[in-house]
Amino acid sequence: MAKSILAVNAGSSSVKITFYTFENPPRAVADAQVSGITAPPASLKYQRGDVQHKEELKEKLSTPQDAFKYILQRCFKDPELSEVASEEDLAYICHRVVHGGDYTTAVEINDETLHHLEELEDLAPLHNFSALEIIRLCKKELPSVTSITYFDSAFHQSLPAHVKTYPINQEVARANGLRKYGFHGISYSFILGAVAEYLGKPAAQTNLIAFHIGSGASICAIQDGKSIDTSMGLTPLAGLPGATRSGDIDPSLVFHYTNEAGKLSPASTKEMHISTAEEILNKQSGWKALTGTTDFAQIAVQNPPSEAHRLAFDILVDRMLGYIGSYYVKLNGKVDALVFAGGIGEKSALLRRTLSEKCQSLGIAIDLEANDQGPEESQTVMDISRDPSKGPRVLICQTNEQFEMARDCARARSGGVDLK
Ligand SMILES: Nc1ncnc2c1ncn2[C@@H]1O[C@H](COP(=O)(O)OP(=O)(O)O)[C@@H](O)[C@H]1O
Ligand SMILES: CC(=O)OP(=O)(O)O
Ligand SMILES: [Mg+2]
Repeated sequence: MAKSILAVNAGSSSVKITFYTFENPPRAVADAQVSGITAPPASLKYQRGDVQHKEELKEKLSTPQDAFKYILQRCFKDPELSEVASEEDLAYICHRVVHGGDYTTAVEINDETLHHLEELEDLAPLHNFSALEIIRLCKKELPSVTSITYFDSAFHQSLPAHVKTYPINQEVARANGLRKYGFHGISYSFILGAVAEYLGKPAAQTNLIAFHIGSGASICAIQDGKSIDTSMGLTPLAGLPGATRSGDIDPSLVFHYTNEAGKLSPASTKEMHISTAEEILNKQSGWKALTGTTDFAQIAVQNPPSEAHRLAFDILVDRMLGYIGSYYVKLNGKVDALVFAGGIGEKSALLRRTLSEKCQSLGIAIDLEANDQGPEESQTVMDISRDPSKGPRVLICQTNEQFEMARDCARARSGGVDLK
């Protein structure tokens, strides 16, 4: 039987896995997602062909590693999914790893690359730990399958020096790798390809302001197909607020918040060390701190249940507007489209409408009915602009990080061609 590619996307609140045929381009065979890991009970969405199934999970899945183990077993045991029943059916596993340090391309996991990634874990313990746990698990439980890691940061290697450099002592910066890396790059790469195709333009001539707004939220300015600025920084904490992240704050704030800021957080484990400051700003802030929920669907409503919900919404809108203004100017007003992606960007009509109304001065206007309707399940790009001749288009792109990885894997691996 032909072998498959398994693509794994461990996000901060969800784990999404998709099995693909190993052909170029790959075709999705089955897709399983556990979401709401940070807002139990977690829920499962499972799709095989035309069959879709959703359920609330009774199992306690509080980490991405547990969620991965659970969904992999469910897929292997599904008698209807005969294509993937065990390790023997897999050719490659593609893993999304958020922080890739100086890696500019995908890498195959071996002892040396795994060791290097483990060293990077110190720079991004909150974001790389789970992905590396999943990689270690695959190495142990599925030893014959080659694992390949794809990095969120790789897309942003084009950031100019004046954007990626922090104005601090440069010797210290170089010695510790302290610079802007930027994240959500696998998603931005998918968005760029899909939108360029939709617009009928070469990606290398496409200019976008793209939003990936999910539990973690970021914005990217893309000029001639390259990232020229993005809102996340050394870690995914910088920039926009998220489900449990503060986003940008005055860096001094944390020392006024607690005098334990530099101490090891009680959430640290033997394998993962994080400071109290990192724990507070990454895990105890954002919507959760303001409203008590990490579910933006409860916040982005016309009549919010409390003033705190309204404030959380207004804060996100305000911070996004700041970046839109800045990136519009950086792109010299030459913007093909504003693109909404990520769980919130794709699903919240209210967020899209509010931002579009506030960007009228840029010639932006949307079709309210199309915006409310949103894209069909199978529609990758949906145009919700009212009159594209007056300003940038407004698009919704259902991003697909698993497909982006599997496509690259299939392209690079079919016909004996090595990884690019
Ligand atoms: N209808 C909706 N309106 C607004 N937000 C939504 C809606 N449905 C889901 N979301 C939000 O999408 C977010 C998850 O986005 P996603 O990109 O899948 O997250 P992750 O960061 O885990 O990859 C959650 O905060 C969820 O509340
Ligand atoms: C980089 C990042 O924040 O990822 P996610 O949104 O999947 O948590
Ligand atoms: Mg995500």
